[in-house]
Amino acid sequence: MMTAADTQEYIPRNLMDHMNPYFAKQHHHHHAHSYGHHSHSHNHSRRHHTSETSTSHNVYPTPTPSSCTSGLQTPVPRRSSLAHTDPPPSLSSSSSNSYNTPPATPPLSLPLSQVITPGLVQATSATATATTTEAGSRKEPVAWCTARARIPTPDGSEYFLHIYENSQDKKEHLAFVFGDAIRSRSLDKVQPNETEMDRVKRGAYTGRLRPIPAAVNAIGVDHSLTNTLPLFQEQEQTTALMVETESTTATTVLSTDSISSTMTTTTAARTTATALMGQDQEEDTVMSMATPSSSTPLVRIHSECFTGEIGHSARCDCGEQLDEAIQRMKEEGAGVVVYLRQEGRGIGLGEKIKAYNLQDLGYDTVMANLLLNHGADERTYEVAQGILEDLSLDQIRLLTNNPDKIEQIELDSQIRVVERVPMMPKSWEALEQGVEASEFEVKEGAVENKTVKGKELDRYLKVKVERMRHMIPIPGVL
Ligand SMILES: Nc1nc2c(ncn2[C@@H]2O[C@H](COP(=O)(O)OP(=O)(O)OP(=O)(O)O)[C@@H](O)[C@H]2O)c(=O)[nH]1
Repeated sequence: MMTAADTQEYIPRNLMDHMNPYFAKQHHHHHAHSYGHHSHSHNHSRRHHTSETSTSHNVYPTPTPSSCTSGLQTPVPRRSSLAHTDPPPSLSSSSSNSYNTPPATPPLSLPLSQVITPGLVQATSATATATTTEAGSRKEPVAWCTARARIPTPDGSEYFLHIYENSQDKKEHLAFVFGDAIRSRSLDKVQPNETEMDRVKRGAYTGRLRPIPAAVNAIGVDHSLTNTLPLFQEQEQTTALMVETESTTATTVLSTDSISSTMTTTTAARTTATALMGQDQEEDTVMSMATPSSSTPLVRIHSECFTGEIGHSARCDCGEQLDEAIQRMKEEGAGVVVYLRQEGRGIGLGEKIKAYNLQDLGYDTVMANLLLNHGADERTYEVAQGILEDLSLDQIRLLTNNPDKIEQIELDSQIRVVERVPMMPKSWEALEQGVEASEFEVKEGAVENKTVKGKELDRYLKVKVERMRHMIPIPGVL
C-alpha cells in the first residue's frame, strides 16, 4: 500500500553514510519498495557483520587508533569489536551445556530428580536443531533462550518473558511471548543431566505452575520434596509427578501441569514417570491448550529506548509504540515482541544523550548521530532473526513503519514478512482526525498513559519519514 509517506523525499542510508567520513565506503544496498503482502528474496548483502564473519561488507570497522581524536570526532567502538568469543551452543550437541549459567541460589534438594538421566524428560517440541539459512551459511543458532517466566499484567492477561543469550553480544535480549502456542525450541530442548526442577526453574514447562505446600518460605527447613506426596494429594490435589528408579523409590511433586506430556521412559535408566493429575487439572489444561491461531503471528521488533519507555520523554514515541504492540497482542491472544537491547538506534544511551544536546542546537536525529561519528542507524537484526527462528516464526506480520527493518529481518533468512502492520503515532492520528490527542486516547481506550505529543515529537517523526523512509503519512496541518 502506498502511503503519503512513500512519496516523501528521503536520504537513503548510503547517502547518509557518505556524509560521514567513517562510513564512506560502506553500503551496497538499499532499495525502496513498498510492503504489503509479498514474498520475495533478497540478494543484497547483509549490512552488518560480526568481525568473525565479515569480509568485504564490514560496515562499521573499528577505527584505528590514529583516527581517534577528541571531542565530536572521537569514534566509539563498533558492534563488531564487541562481539564476544564464546561459541554459541550447538543445540544438537548432547554434551555441551556451557551456556546455561549456574543457578545463583542453592537448588532445592531433590535427591530423586538428581538420578534422572538425560533423555527422561523430553520437551514437547524438543526437536531443535541448529538452523541453516537458505544459503546454508549459518549452521549454529544465533540466539537461544535461557529462561522464561509468566508475567501477569494489571488487566489480568499475561505473557511469558523469554530471556535470550546470543552469539553476537553479551546483552540479554528479550521476547514477550503472548499465547501458549509459540514455544522456544532451545528452551524446550532437554539439557544434559538436568532434573525436572531444573526445567521448572528455567521455565521449560507447559501450562502454569501452581504453589506447592512444600514451598516453605523459611531457611533451616528441609526443602526436600520427597515423602510428602500423600499430603499433597490429600490437601492440594496438585499435579504430582512420581518418579521411580531401579534403586530407589520415592516421589517428587512438581506443580507443572501437563508435565506428563514432557516425560518419557528411558530403558537405559529403567525409570518410569507417571503423572497423577489433580482435580483442578481440567481448568489448567484448558489454559495450556489454547488453540493455536491459524493466522500469521503478529510480531514487533522493538529497540530499547530508556528515555521513551521509562523516562517519560516526549522526544520520541518509543514508549507508546511498545504499549501499542503489547496491547494488540493481548487483543489477538498471540504474538511476540522481540525487545532488542540496541538503545539509541544502536549507539547506546550515553551517546544518545549527547545526540539530544546536539538536537537542542537544531540538528536533527540523523545529523546528531553523524556528528558524533555514528551511523544514522547502527542497529542490526541477526539476533532478532535468531529469536524468531528459535520461536519457529518464519512467516510474520510485522508491526513497523520502517522499511529497513523489514529488509534486514528477511535478509539471508527464511523469515518472511507477509504483512506490514503500520503503527500510526497516536498524536498524528488525532491530528488527522481533528481531535485532541487526549480525546482520541479516551476514544480508543487502548493506550494508558504513554501517548506522547508535541513539537519535539512532530519533528522526530518527520525526520523519520523524510530522511529514514518511514512509512507514516504526515498530517496535513504539519
Ligand atoms: N540515536 C538516537 N536514537 C533515538 C533517538 N530517539 C529514539 N531513538 C532510538 O530509536 C530506536 C527506535 O527507532 P525508531 O526509528 O523510532 O523506530 P524503528 O524501530 O526504526 O521503526 P518502527 O518499527 O516503525 O518503530 C530506539 O532504540 C530509541 O532508543 C534519537 O534522538 N537519537
